[in-house]
Amino acid sequence: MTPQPPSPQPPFPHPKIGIRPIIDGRRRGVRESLEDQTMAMAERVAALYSAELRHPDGTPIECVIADSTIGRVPEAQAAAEKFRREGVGLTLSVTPCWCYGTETIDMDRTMPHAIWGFNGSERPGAVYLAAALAGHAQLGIPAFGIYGEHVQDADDETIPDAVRTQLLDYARAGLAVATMKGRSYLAMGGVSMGIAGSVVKDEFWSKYLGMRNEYIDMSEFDRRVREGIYDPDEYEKARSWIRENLTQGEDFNPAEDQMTAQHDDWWDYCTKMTLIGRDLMVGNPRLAELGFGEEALGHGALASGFQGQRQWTDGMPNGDVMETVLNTQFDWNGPRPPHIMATENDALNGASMLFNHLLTNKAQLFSDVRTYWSPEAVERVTGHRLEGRASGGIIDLRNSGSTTLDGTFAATVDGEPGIKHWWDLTEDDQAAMLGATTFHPANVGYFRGGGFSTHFRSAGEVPVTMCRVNLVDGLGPVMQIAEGWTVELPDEVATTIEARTDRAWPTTWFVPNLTGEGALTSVYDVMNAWGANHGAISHGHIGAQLITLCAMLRIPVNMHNVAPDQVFRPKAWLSFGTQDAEGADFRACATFGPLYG
Ligand SMILES: C[C@H](O)[C@@H](O)[C@@H](O)C(=O)CO
Ligand SMILES: [Mn+2]
Repeated sequence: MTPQPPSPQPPFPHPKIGIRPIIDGRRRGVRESLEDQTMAMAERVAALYSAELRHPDGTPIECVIADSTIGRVPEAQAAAEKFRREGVGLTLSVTPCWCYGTETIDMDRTMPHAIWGFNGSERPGAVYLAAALAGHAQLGIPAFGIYGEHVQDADDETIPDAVRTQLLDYARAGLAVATMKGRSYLAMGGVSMGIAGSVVKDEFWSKYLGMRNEYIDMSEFDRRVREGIYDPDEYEKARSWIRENLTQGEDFNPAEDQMTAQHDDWWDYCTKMTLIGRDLMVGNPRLAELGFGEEALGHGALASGFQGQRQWTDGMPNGDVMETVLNTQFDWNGPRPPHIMATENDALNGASMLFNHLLTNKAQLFSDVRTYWSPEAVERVTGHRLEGRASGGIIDLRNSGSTTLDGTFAATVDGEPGIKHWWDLTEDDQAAMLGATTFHPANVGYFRGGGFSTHFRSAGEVPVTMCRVNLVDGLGPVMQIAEGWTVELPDEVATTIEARTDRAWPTTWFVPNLTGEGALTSVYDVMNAWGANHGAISHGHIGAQLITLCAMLRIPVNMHNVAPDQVFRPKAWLSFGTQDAEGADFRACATFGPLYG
């Protein structure tokens, strides 16, 4: 077959942050006296963003500062045109002084906006902040307001800590919004076992996230295996790495059901599925050189889901090795960004994983919110009385076979178990994660076609955040969030509990932080209130950042355990009620509607 021209890889330029220095337009003294201070504010924030923030692939964030300070409408228009040319996906306006609100605010309805009004008294920046945000509210373009608590002198060039936090949290969430725009969710297969989240609702992805939905039939995997539509050289490298590094554990199936003779073929097939799954998501120029120009393009997917069950897994090796390796931050080529892939094509859990990933640039766990274990039940079944952080009960997070190896928390972050950014992973981190994991022949009762499932026990005492986007008819998407901690159980207790479900699957014992109110009154209440069978689990307590992102996307939050003073939403939300933040969130999201709706 004659080699085809290399397929053009879709251009996915990273979104940039536009910075708008706003100034009092009065010349003959006022404006001139403020030019340096105003532009210096913009430059300081640009330096902060470039130093602190990265895209998921590790490249630093790029800021675009308007060519001039913005004092009148034409200067605002010129800035908007420059930002359009430069690929700006969110903007931040900064000012130390009074300016003319509706003449200078950013009017773009399709991207996030924030304004930092310097708390100074010589040329009051805060009063512009209030005026401009009033304009945003009246126009239905909600914007975030950032205002330091203590008055600063005009020549004070520091960024107060609380202002710094809000500047960074706004930017992280805004970059997530901008990164999702135009990319796709790739459904590999259809609805898995009637799981509602597997019913891909394109209006959610399109109107709320600005993303498109792509679909392939699972038979595409088998076609590509049969026709050799993968890189044979990389396959050999991947096969060797997988054989050497992925430890096969005990076959828990009854002896008469064990298919030992097929294990070798399963490893080879699962390795090919992993290469193919990645190529389907993000493409692979090597395929064009091999004569597969169309397949080389991929589907521009920022996230995907693999149906697996049933049909495919009834006759073919399951997708657990593929899902595990792709969601992990390293493979045979070394450390790399994770490829977000949802089990059972649960697209809503995939979206939840994607939100977490874009806010943290880290791998995410996909878990079933499998079982609530009361202290009484654990004692009855195992004889062990839960204690310490687990004394109120635990939630067994256990996907039906796969999850990122980063979920072992075997990498140490500042000496503590956790998930590192992929660009910080060491050989030792990778070895520790691999060493903590065993791959077991899949439960043939569930997975008649075989394959392997991933087992490890997550390290305890790790701060984590579980979230989930749910869809409700007439309401739309709604987000629930539970920050908490992982715990460890004595080995025999853990084994007894695991054996009640499946010892081949990954174990993460989760204890949510309780507030004593509503769905966060008890651990049982969290389980009882969870909106679906899956959750997306991130390292760290990122609930506040998720709340900010959801407000940008107009997705209300029906449950969270973030301290009220950490909640950062657009100023206009306060106009929907200052005594009832949860209700105000719902009312604001309903009023403004989806960002791309
Ligand atoms: C093996 C079983 O079908 C599991 O996959 C099932 O319990 C689920 O994970 C449902 O989300
Ligand atoms: Mn599941």
